[in-house]
Formats: sequence, structure tokens, C-alpha cells
Amino acid sequence: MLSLHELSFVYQGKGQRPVFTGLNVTFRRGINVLLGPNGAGKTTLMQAIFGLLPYKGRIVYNGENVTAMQPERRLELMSYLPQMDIETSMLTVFEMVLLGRLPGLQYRVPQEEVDLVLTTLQALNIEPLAHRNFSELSGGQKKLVFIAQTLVRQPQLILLDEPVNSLDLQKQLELCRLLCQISHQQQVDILMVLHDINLAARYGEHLVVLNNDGSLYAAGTPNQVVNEEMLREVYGVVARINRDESGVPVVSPIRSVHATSRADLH
Ligand SMILES: Nc1ncnc2c1ncn2[C@@H]1O[C@H](COP(=O)(O)OP(=O)(O)OP(=O)(O)O)[C@@H](O)[C@H]1O
Repeated sequence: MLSLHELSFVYQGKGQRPVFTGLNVTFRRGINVLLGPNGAGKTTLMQAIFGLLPYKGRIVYNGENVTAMQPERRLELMSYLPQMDIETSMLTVFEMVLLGRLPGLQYRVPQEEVDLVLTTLQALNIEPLAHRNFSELSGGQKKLVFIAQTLVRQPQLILLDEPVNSLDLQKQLELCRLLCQISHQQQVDILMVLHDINLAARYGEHLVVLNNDGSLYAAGTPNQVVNEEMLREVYGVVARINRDESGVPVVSPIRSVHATSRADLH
């Protein structure tokens, strides 16, 4: 699977502190979730894996050296949904999703490419939007279009930075289920950033937690990683952990460690 070896990166600029220093992480097959507080370096890590940043160290995926990889090969192997999306476009939803197939497209679009786009729109329940102008969609609908664009590429590794942001509760659950299906039926590996620890525990098979200084706090199954100590030490939150009927940890946050009394809650 994907592994990071001695990864170091610092943004250019005076007084910048390194985001990572000698970071080593081994991800697993299936669904990996990257967790950590704001500013820990999750987005930076996703960008490094997708080849957008000049880091030191080495990234390997299934034995291939990703660090030295040609951009064409990287695009064939992985697709990336960034945290920030563009807001406007003259294209329709169908055209936006078709753009995901651009690397292999000729000027005439074969029927199988059209079918693939339609199947992806159906899987995300946004087929009725296919001919709407992208600019006229709601924030959550736009997010689903970008997710469709990421999935339609049919890569081996999908990188998703906060894919459920701006989705309603039902769509969050449906998207996570769809990702599980894609991962298991098509043997696709997924690495996604989530802030919702309950969603991460429910759908993630392997969780990787970063400290706020970009170092690795823990990695393992939800049961190994999600506990009261982690929530206090990494997120600064006092929380209780229960288990659902399948034994998955469920977090009930109580207060920030900075709040000293119930009065601070209000
Ligand atoms: N373009 C940039 N130039 C300089 N510093 C940056 C840049 N982007 C991010 N940083 C800094 O790098 C660190 C890691 O940022 P990053 O966006 O990777 O964190 P994150 O874990 O994704 O945070 P969040 O959960 O808030 O999205 C932060 O200290 C941030 O201020």
C-alpha cells in the first residue's frame, strides 16, 4: 500500500516552521482516514502524496516510487479531491464530471465514457443535475460533482480532503457507504481526511492521527486509536467513548480542556 518514509516539508517564507520532520507512516489497503487538529498538516500531506509539493523523503505505493514518478503515471494511479473547490464554471454538471476523464479523451467522446459519467452521477444520486449549470448548484451539490469527477477517473488510489464537508447527514453516510463499496468491489485504496471522528471510526478501516506539530500520534484500527486519551491529547477535548452494536467507538464530546466549569459551556 502507500507508505511515507522520512518525509520532511517546510513552506517557503521567513520564520516558517516545518510541517513535517522525518515522518514515517504506513497506510493499509482499503479505507484509511487521516485525522488531526486544524493546522496539523493533513492537507499538506495529501498534496505531497499527489506530487504538488517539493518534500524531502520518499513516498511509495505498491512498490512504486511515487516521489520519482512521471506526472502521467501519477495521474493514472491516483486522483485527488482538494479541500477547496472552484465556485464558478460555464460548464454543466455532466461536462464537469467528464473533465475527470480528460487525460484519455479525444475530441470525440466515446459512448463508454458517456456511460461511465452517467453511472457515476447515478451512484452519487446527482444524475438529475446532469444538465444543470454547475455555477447554479448549492455548495453540497457542487461538492458531489467534484467527488464524481474524482471517482470517474477510476484510479487505484483515491485521495479525498474533507469530502463530506457541506454535505447533509444522509449524503455523508451515503458517500461513505459508496466509498466502502468502491474500495471493496474494485480493490481501490482510499485515503481521506475527516474531522468527524465518529464517521472515521465507523467507515475507516485504518486511522492515522497526526499531532498538531505534524508528527504521528497513532495509527491503527478505530478500536486501537479512538479513546479518551487520544481525544484529550490530540484534540484537547474531554470526551466519553461508548460502543455501538457492532463495537465501533462512538465519541460524545463533553468540553474543551480549556473549559473549567459547566458555565464555560454557555
Ligand atoms: N500555502 C501555505 N504557505 C505557508 N504555510 C502554509 C500554507 N498552507 C498551509 N500552511 C501551514 O502549514 C500547516 C499545515 O497546514 P494544513 O493546511 O496542511 O493543515 P490541516 O491539518 O489540513 O488543517 P485543517 O484541518 O485546518 O484543514 C499550518 O501551520 C498552516 O498554517
